Amino acid sequence: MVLQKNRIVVALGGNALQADPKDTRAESQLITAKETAKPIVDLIAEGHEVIIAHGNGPQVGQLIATYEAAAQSNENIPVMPFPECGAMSQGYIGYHLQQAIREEMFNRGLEKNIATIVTQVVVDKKDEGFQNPTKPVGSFFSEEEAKVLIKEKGYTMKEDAGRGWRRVVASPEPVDVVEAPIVKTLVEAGHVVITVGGGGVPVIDEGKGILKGVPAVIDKDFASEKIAEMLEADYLIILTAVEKVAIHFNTPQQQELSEITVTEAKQYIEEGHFAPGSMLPKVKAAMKFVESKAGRRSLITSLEKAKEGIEGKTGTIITQ
Ligand SMILES: Nc1ncnc2c1ncn2[C@@H]1O[C@H](COP(=O)(O)OP(=O)(O)O)[C@@H](O)[C@H]1O
Ligand SMILES: NC(=O)OP(=O)(O)O
Repeated sequence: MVLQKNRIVVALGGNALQADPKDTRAESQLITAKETAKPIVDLIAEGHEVIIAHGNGPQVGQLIATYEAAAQSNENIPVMPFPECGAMSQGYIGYHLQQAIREEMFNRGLEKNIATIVTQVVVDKKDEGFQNPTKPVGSFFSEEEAKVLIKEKGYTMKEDAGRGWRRVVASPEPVDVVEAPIVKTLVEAGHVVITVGGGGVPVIDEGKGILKGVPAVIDKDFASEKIAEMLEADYLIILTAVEKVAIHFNTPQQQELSEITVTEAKQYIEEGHFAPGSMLPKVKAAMKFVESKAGRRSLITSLEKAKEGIEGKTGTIITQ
């Protein structure tokens, strides 16, 4: 299948920014971003309008941990609040993606501008996500290390899809993307835009123009879906570490899925095939986008297979 020129929202997962979760150095992130730029620029080179979203779980967790450690060692250093750390992570990651994609476009003779929009996403202050923290952030720990952090820092920690223990924070659903009109203007003017980084900085709309940042991390797959709807995108592509979504994941019965309908996806969700906090939000976001308007398509695949995925050769396509 060859795509027409489409408006595509690409949601980048953690592996697009950190090849090795244990290597959190900025210079390593920039090297990884340069690899990530290649499949993205493939899409741009084919004439698609590309809007890039990305996660920030490890980065925002590391920022918070760094400020907490600094504050513990020096009482004059205040702990940076969560929304501010979210905004910092957007700038930090956006800066790397801008550099990497700009360089890759230059190498291919593409004359386009790229910019990151610090993006605020409105959430409902009554969202039940605030009562039940689910979003993994920061580094992975052993169970023993996690028990120490729970006791000493009061963190809520959970096991994350067989990969280790992580801190979890509230993850409310996105209601509105404040800067969406600006993103749309830039996209329609032919620019490449990075937006809703880390799911957007979560804010409560208090009226009279006042937006109040709240301590939470919006799932970037849901925020990507929301901006994809608001931009009237044709395609939502969620790029992660696996080539295809699977049922009976990580068991001898594992079966990879190439194409699923929304009805089938709902059935698999009911049967508990997709891990909350990792694959479940991706499948739910993909379904929501497909259901939002006839003709819209979602694809979940790996970063490495992105090009083959949009050519219909691999990945998991979600259809109505
Ligand atoms: N049913 C499933 N099929 C495929 N992968 C799954 C499934 N359930 C959980 N996973 C895990 O979810 C991971 C993707 O989630 P995550 O790492 O949180 O995403 P992101 O790429 O956005 O950082 C996969 O790499 C895989 O380890
Ligand atoms: N905000 C967010 O969803 O980040 P990750 O994708 O890194 O978990």
